[in-house]
Amino acid sequence: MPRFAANLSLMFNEVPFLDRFEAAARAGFDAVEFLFPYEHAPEDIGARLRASGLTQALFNLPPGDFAQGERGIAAFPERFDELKAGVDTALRYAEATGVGRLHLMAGLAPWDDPKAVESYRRAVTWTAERLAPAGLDLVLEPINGRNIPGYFLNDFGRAADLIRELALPNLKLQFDLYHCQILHGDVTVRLRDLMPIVGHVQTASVPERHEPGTGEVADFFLFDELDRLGYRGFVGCEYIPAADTVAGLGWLAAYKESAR
Ligand SMILES: O=C(O)C(=O)CO
Repeated sequence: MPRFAANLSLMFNEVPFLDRFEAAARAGFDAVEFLFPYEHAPEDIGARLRASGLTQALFNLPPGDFAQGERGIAAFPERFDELKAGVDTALRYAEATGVGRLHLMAGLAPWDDPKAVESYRRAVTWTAERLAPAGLDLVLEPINGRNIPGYFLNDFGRAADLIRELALPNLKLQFDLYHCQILHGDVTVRLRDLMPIVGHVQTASVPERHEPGTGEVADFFLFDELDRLGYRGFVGCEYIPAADTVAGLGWLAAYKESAR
């Protein structure tokens, strides 16, 4: 059975961020992920993880001004120095949390703008090489244009081509089953094809982005498929609970029961 990580940016919003670690552990998770830790000190995050006995599965590198609508800066050549400083910041949080992988958001830019393409390649290469000595993977995630209109990396094939072409040992794909279904469909075959380069997986129901098992996709089949494909990483639960987080965890109990 895959190892599920609660996404603390979307789940357990009933309590303040730092209290979500304990809430996730109490609900039966042994791993967590979140979008960004940067509003809190690294040592505070590390302390909450240790106190709750949780593993940090993933978080994102600094994305620019998220509150103002930015969704990454890797595609902007003029932001390269800021990106490099952000990587150093993230490394401090990586050390405090023991996380094994970081996600680099691309930004809002046309995918066929040669300047954005060049900037993105340079940022990805530089970041992966900077993370490697710390034993960290860098993951890239294609995101659908309904959730983030105008997002640069909005195609699984393009992401896979870039990862295969750069051939950096710690550069991998973040395969969000939800984004894949919305962008392309044919999720199982794509998983089979891309599994050699997958570094992290995320899940949510389609189309509402709620609890797995409540939408158009057979999510439990995909979880079983991850096992069949030998995936040993985490599956981040990046979904918006339909109501109360804990009350909505029936899907996890049901899946655990079916996987016995
Ligand atoms: O928006 C998403 O799906 C993300 O995972 C951003 O990191």
